[in-house]
Amino acid sequence: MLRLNGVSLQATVGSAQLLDNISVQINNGDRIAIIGPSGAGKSSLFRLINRLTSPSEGSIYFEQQSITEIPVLQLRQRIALVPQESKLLGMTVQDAIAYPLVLQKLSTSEISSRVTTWRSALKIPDQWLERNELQLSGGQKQLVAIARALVMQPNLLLLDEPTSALDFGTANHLLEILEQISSAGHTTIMIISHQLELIKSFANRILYLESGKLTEDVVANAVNWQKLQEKLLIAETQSTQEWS
Ligand SMILES: Nc1ncnc2c1ncn2[C@@H]1O[C@H](COP(=O)(O)OP(=O)(O)OP(=O)(O)O)[C@@H](O)[C@H]1O
Repeated sequence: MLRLNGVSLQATVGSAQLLDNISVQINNGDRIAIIGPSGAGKSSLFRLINRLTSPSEGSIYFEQQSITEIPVLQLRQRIALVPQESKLLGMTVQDAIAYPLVLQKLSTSEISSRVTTWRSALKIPDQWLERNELQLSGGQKQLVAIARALVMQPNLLLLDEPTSALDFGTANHLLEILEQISSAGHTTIMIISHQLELIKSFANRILYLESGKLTEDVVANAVNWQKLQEKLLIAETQSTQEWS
């Protein structure tokens, strides 16, 4: 469904290579966890796939078509990105969740039905609906941003640390819902996460990024999670030292 051929990304400021010659194929129904230390290039990879930025080298194909040939709004309906820090653009929760469907000019009844379905799946309570983002916690905002992506029923869902601000119970519930969507065959899911304990029962495949390079692409069953956790800890300590 998604293919990256030798994709590199040059920094817009300075000369750093943020992503270096990445080639990978994502298959329909994959549940991919993208792991790697801070600054490895994980979010940059998502921005490339969603066309928020363009590769300095290489090409990206989505369902056999170069993503540059797909009108950008259409692409972002089929590939929905939930970034780490989502904004509700001054809207109430109710309006924010409905907004992508309003842009698609769907009927009022279809919009209302999809909003209700996903709101209830994610257990977003009625009391939040008239609030704006200043009246929500970080985790609540994260959940609303995920609902806003799910109502689009995208083919590919890119979630950048979706559980980082959620409590354990809510994070587990979210992963259950994502697993159901994935099992129903509707949506391929890629999740960036530092929380290996949470992600290990969800993912079927692990991509490990380090210094802009894809250094591992393994099926989840074959992963030694303890070793992976240790490797991540060492890499994170190193990257913190480089910054200090
Ligand atoms: N446009 C840009 N110009 C220059 N440097 C950039 C640009 N965008 C990101 N960077 C740098 O690129 C590197 C990769 O950033 P990115 O956000 O992709 O990392 P990440 O793996 O998602 O990190 P984290 O886990 O902390 O979110 C970082 O060092 C970041 O500071």
